[in-house]
Amino acid sequence: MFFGRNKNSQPDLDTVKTFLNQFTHASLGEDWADKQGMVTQSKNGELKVSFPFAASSLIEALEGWIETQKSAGEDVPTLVIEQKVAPLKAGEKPLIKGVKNVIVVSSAKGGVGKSTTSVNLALALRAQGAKVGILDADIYGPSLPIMLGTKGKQPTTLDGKTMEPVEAHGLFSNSIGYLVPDENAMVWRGPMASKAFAQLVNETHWPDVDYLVVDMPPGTGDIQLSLAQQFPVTAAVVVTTPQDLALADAIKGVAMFEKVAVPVLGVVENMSYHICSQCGHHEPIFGQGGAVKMASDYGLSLLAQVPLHISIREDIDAGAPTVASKPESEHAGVYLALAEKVASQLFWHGERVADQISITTVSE
Ligand SMILES: Nc1ncnc2c1ncn2[C@@H]1O[C@H](COP(=O)(O)OP(=O)(O)OP(=O)(O)O)[C@@H](O)[C@H]1O
Repeated sequence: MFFGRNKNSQPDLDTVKTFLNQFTHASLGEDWADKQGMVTQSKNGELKVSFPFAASSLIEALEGWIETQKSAGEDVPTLVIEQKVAPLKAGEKPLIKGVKNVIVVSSAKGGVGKSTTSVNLALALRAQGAKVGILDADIYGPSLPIMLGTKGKQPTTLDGKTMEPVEAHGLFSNSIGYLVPDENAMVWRGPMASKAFAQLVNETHWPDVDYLVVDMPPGTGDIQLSLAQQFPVTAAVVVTTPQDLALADAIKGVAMFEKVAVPVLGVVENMSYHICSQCGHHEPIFGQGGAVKMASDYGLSLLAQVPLHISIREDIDAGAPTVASKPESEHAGVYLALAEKVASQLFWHGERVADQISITTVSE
């Protein structure tokens, strides 16, 4: 491609965009470079590609492609490539102070691996270059302190009003589990649970995180509905397992979010197949194809099929989740790909708001 140079020896922006549009990637739509703000040129001629979502893998792929083009003799101009996560609209609700986007992770029933998925998704978003918070909204059975290896820690306060999140593996976390002993959390009634949750959201000093991943309590009842309504959710991810019954339940989970006008990004099928820790063989012990069919029947995106693997359980039970402790493993790769999909689809399905952090108070 001929990069025309103007009188300042700078290439023409439209030509650069046309060139970049030849690069295709699952995280990008067609003619992506033409989208507002993606490729810009400053007054001094500097060309910048700015991805508005967590995009480390994408940036690596783009840089590789540019190198290939150069080796093939293209006179590619110098490009600065960066990511700057954009805050997106969450219905009509103002954003939570210090949080750009809220992703809730939910499941229609307990024990399907919702918390395991939340933690590894949060870590994978971080690995994709984002600043990430995680909130344990599972007020009846908070598991985050064990999963992050932070049991016994407590949030501190700097201003006497807000809690500083507990940092672990590069994530900023808060959980009712840090604040009350397990036995007390179990007996909370609906309004108390809602109030505790509102406090966790409002009174945590989130340090301008790009994404706040919220691990919801399992189920599709009033509590879950009221939590989903209480705060500005950008989108939801529904976790299920491959058995027919679980899939039928997952539909209920999707319907719940529809009731409160929260967009559902898609479904994660957890324990999709078994990876043998001895030989690496993949075995679909709960059957195959159910989640794919469900997703296509209901027009949902199947975001990931996470294997059942002994080290996913061992790692998280030991407070060192797989994405943090074995980032090179095959199963960590599944979470990294999930994060890539979640971040890009969130952006492409969303609507940007001005890059300012406003204050909201979650109703009790
Ligand atoms: N893909 C997986 N491979 C192996 N073990 C898993 C996997 N996903 C979850 N587990 C294990 O299954 C158990 C239940 O997972 P988890 O606590 O994440 O479920 P949950 O849906 O959040 O449960 P709850 O309803 O209690 O909130 C945990 O011991 C976890 O380590």
